[in-house]
Amino acid sequence: MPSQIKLAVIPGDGIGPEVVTEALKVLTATSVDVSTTEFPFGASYYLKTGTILEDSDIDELAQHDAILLGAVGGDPRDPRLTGGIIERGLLLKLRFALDHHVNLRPTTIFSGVTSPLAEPGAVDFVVVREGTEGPYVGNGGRIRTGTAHEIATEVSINTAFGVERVVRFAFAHAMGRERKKVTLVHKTNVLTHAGGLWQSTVDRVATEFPEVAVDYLHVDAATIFMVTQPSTFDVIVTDNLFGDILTDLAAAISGGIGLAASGNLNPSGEFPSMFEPVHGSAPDIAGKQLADPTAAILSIALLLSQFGETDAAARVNAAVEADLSTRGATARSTAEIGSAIADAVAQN
Ligand SMILES: NC(=O)C1=CN([C@@H]2O[C@H](COP(=O)(O)OP(=O)(O)OC[C@H]3O[C@@H](n4cnc5c(N)ncnc54)[C@H](O)[C@@H]3O)[C@@H](O)[C@H]2O)C=CC1
Ligand SMILES: CC(C)CC(=O)C(=O)O
Ligand SMILES: [Mg+2]
Repeated sequence: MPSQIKLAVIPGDGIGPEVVTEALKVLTATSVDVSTTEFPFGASYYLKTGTILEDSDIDELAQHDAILLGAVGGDPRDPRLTGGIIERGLLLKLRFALDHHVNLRPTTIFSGVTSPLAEPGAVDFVVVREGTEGPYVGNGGRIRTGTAHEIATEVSINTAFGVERVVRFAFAHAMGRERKKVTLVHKTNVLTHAGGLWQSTVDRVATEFPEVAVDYLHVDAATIFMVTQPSTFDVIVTDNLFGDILTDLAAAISGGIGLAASGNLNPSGEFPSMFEPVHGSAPDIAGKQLADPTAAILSIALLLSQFGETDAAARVNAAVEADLSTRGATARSTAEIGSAIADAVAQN
């Protein structure tokens, strides 16, 4: 573990800079030795400079111990930003280049949080989403464009290597949890090629982890059970696309997208991991101090745990939990929530 954590910070677009400001307040309040370097990447930087993310930028980011990212994605009506140019050219490029093959997304219903579920029970699960493959790799194309016979493909890439390493991570992660259960979520009844690889990999790796209970759900059914019986989940392992969708649902059932944190992990430590809220740049509320910074703050807790700063991480989680339990009907600004949590961290 480094004596000082060198953190690269990419506030990004929309509410990204607003929530990152609050996350950094909380990080400072922990007194953990961290140095930060801010990078301007995002839609506005691209519109100003014509640059999204150069290879030399990735090299510079890779010199850090970790990355904190707010969110990226500009004005959806701007024709210069169509085709997910920023999401693909910045966020996915970073996840792929820094080999963030585990996208860890915990889901807990904190006490005091209002969940839309009638019977939330003890909801505490984590989604281990594959982060470097699936249909997000950009393998596809469009032919016969502009004709009635246009064809568009978006190929889902699933390699034995990529699937096995994330499945192994999920089983190892389950071993550190009380219930020790892994649920593979896929669509093996229709996506038989990719699904077959995922299922056979889970079956094989499971033999090495006899203490871990194994389960399977088709992704459509998984959405039902995530709403009706969320307490049955412990560790969900799934591909990049299903994991993306399921974790927005997981956020919705556990108090809202403003509370959902994530880590894009490079478990070997060869490259820095990147921590970010699950949400996007939320252009509909950007610049109004309406964003909940809790997801970004909980991403700081994930970052701290990653660096063995378990006490500081616990203080952040406890301060968030205390803040959530006292949230009433009075609306607070992004900065007010951040300051309240930072003050509580500093006092503990
Ligand atoms: N990691 C990233 O940087 C991500 C970027 N995006 C990008 O963000 C842009 C907007 O995407 P959307 O699909 O609208 O998803 P979004 O997550 O930005 O917003 C969905 C809804 O949740 C609300 N919301 C999000 N974060 C919130 C917070 N912290 N507090 C309160 N409400 C919050 C928004 O106001 C909106 O109504 C797009 O350009 C998209 O590509 C989307 C997801 C992840
Ligand atoms: C914007 C996408 C590239 C990413 C996303 O929605 C996510 O990682 O949750
Ligand atoms: Mg998403």
